[in-house]
Amino acid sequence: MSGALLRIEHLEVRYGDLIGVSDVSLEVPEGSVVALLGSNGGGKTTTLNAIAGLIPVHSGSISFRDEEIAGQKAFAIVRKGLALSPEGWRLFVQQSVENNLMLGATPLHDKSRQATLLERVYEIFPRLKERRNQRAGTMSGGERQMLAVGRALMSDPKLLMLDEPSLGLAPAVVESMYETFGRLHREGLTILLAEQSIELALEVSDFATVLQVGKSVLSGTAAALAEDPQVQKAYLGVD
Ligand SMILES: Nc1ncnc2c1ncn2[C@@H]1O[C@H](COP(=O)(O)OP(=O)(O)OP(=O)(O)O)[C@@H](O)[C@H]1O
Repeated sequence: MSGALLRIEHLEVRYGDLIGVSDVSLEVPEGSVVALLGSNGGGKTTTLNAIAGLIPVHSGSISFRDEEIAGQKAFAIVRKGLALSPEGWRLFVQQSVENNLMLGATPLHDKSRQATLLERVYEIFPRLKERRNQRAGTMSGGERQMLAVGRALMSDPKLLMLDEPSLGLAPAVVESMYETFGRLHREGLTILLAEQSIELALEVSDFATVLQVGKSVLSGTAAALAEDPQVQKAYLGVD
């Protein structure tokens, strides 16, 4: 197939005897923004963590740039160009902002690029530059979200996965965060975005996949899904 940077087929992930996701398929075309939608517990985080190699894949296929990556280590997956900004940020709260960013660059083959990447992250998020020596644990929610995204960008990804980047943030902060995602996309980054805020996600995405209890149940263009009566009724509060 063509054009898909990332393709997931019939992904199943288990937590011991419990099913995390049972049958997720989706595609992320190169250069697109794809939204992964669904309510709490639908399987968005499980799917992103499995793609990133943070939890094992029970069955199914995850291919990135036409290479099977299911079962590979997280470090190796980042090296291939796939980075995750996780839900809850997972920062090293006792470490400085800059140390957290530099940790994101650990998988880079070419260490001489670290300084350029750091300057780019500081240009995208000037607030992080101002607070470069501050401990991450003293930052606000919005700043921690910037830091999580900045850390992911330090590995110079081709595809950036964002897990619930609006969660717990004030509307103005969310708006500015999404403006930044728009800029990153215009500059060539492909984005897979897990969001509970479906209206927001559909606004910025080209395509979307809806998960329900661990299964992908609907996929299509964001415009078509926004008009889909099932989506409108279940998620957008339209009768
Ligand atoms: N560590 C875990 N151990 C056992 N079950 C888990 C674990 N993490 C997630 N699950 C289960 O896997 C399913 C999918 O959860 P997941 O967190 O991926 O959904 P989600 O769509 O990301 O929801 P949320 O928005 O709450 O993060 C749920 O049934 C959840 O209870």
